[in-house]
Amino acid sequence: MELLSSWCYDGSLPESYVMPPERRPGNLVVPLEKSIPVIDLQCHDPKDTIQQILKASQDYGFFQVINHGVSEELMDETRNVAEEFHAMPGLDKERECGKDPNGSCKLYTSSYAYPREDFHYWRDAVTHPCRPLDERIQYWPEKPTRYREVVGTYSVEMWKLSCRILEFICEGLGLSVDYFSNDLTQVPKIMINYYPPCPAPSLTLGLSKHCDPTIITILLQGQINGLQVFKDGRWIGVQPLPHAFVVNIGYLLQIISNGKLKGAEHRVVTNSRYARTTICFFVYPRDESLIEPAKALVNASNPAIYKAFKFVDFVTAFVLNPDDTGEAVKELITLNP
Ligand SMILES: O=C(O)CCC(=O)C(=O)O
Ligand SMILES: [Fe+2]
Repeated sequence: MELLSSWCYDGSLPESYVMPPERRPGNLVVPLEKSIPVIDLQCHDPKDTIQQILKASQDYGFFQVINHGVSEELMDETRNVAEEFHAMPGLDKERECGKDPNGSCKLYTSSYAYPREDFHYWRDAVTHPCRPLDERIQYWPEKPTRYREVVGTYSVEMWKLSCRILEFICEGLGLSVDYFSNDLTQVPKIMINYYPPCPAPSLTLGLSKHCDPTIITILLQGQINGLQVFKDGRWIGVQPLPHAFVVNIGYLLQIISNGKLKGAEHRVVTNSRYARTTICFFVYPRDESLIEPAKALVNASNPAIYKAFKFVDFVTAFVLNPDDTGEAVKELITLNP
């Protein structure tokens, strides 16, 4: 399977990228004005910050953070290195992603399920774990030359930011602040997405409607529109704000919060003029972690609405059918009546 970036500039949209009419993005111009909440993390009243995060996580499952403490210089450098990576020749990218015999660094096009897909998505991606950094970094790309240094520093900052946001969420939900300081968050991964300019944006997608199979996701989306959130039956664009991060609640946190927080559905649309490079920090549990509604949130008047399961079984079910309507996932998490 050839990377999209190796042929996409020839100006055609192959049939295999054309979505059936009911799944096409259709109207690409979605409202940005009623967009998702922007939360200032430097605000001096932590109670207020917690309330804003909780409300956004309930209403949208999405929010943006500003004044988050990560330097703008590091954010810019990381985006530059990410763009340089995807601009390398395909063979170089394959070589740079093939350093771990166990395949922990993955390079793919469309989704990880390319051979099984009915149609393909307009993106390439590279992903790798990033903790503990000193064990993982030896398998990361060494080209572009500053990749390891910059992405390594970035992943440490993302780890700190994710812990901080999860502490706010714990306080808001009424969980102990260290609820996530364990196996639930120990396997974070970086993913660098590349969506080249697309000859026919109304016929295809960069990523289909999905809910991340994570605890939370922190996204650096840059200046180009493309990310949309599904709320109350319609799509809302996530407005690019300079040096903000987009945070979204993952499917697993929806379950742990017993449905109080929303693992929001989202998708990516393409555009015909600009390439879009985005960097995700996915907070994942260890395979053997048990995912279940937090005991502190469940009682006689608020019974658990999800079953307990191992994360690895969730991944297996998710891979079978990644749309959040996936029957295999529903069967795994739904309590028997
Ligand atoms: O690139 C984006 O804007 C979002 C990417 C995303 O949703 C994902 O990789 O799960
Ligand atoms: Fe996502």
